[in-house]
Amino acid sequence: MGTVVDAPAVVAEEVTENMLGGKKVTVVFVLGGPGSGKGTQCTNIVNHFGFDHLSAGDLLRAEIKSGSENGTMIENMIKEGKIVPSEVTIKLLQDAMIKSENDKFLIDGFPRNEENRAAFENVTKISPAFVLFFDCPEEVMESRLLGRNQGRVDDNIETIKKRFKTFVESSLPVIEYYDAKDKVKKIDAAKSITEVFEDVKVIFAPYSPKAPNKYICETMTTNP
Ligand SMILES: Nc1ncnc2c1ncn2[C@@H]1O[C@H](COP(=O)(O)OP(=O)(O)O)[C@@H](O)[C@H]1O
Ligand SMILES: Nc1ccn([C@@H]2O[C@H](COP(=O)(O)OP(=O)(O)O)[C@@H](O)[C@H]2O)c(=O)n1
Ligand SMILES: [Mg+2]
Repeated sequence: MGTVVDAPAVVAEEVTENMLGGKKVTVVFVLGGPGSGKGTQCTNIVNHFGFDHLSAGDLLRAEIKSGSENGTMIENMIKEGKIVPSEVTIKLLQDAMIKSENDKFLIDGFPRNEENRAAFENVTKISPAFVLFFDCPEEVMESRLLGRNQGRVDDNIETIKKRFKTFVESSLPVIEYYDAKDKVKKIDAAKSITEVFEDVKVIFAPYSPKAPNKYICETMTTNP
């Protein structure tokens, strides 16, 4: 008769440490349709919880501006609401994480399709602590995008419709993939910016708030 071995208390995936360039990192994927408020709330999270914010879209737009050899291809994909090949986006994200002195990252707008997800996992071996999902009706997102006024080539109604189609067809399955692993924290993103952040704060409560400003600490000790 074979020896009965107790099942391990913790599954392998949970004990995997996310190492990158010699440091242990925490990654949160921030997902949601175009205009759901990902960037807006990431700014709030950075200010309150000391994460670094890496927006895949911002990194791709910076790559276009830098005159990179991939610039024209990236610009055409963005204008069409299509998803840029993973190798390009992953390299930008990886470089940014290695360059950063931080070890906690909000990765905004990535992974946007199955290819993004699988390639990131294979290349970096990093799995997210959780996925923050901003759930928002299309009509709300559409009116926000049309009012965004950042001069983006993709904030026009024709491209917006294509982006919504890409989101439903390619990005929602990624959210479903993580949901099946119980990793998705869903937020009602149709509420006001302040109300949405109240819900976000509850989710990030386990992460220590940013250390107080050094100047304020010194002032407090020298001027009681
Ligand atoms: N909860 C909200 N209510 C109203 N407007 C919002 C809200 N969140 C973001 N916005 C606005 O909607 C637009 C899109 O927000 P943004 O954070 O850029 O979304 P995303 O990164 O998901 O595309 C911006 O003009 C932003 O100021
Ligand atoms: N992982 C990603 C993220 C963005 N992108 C491209 O960049 C565009 C803008 O992304 P974004 O995240 O800045 O857009 P929003 O959802 O913030 O409005 C997308 O529509 C894609 O064309 C991509 O190809 N791959
Ligand atoms: Mg954004």
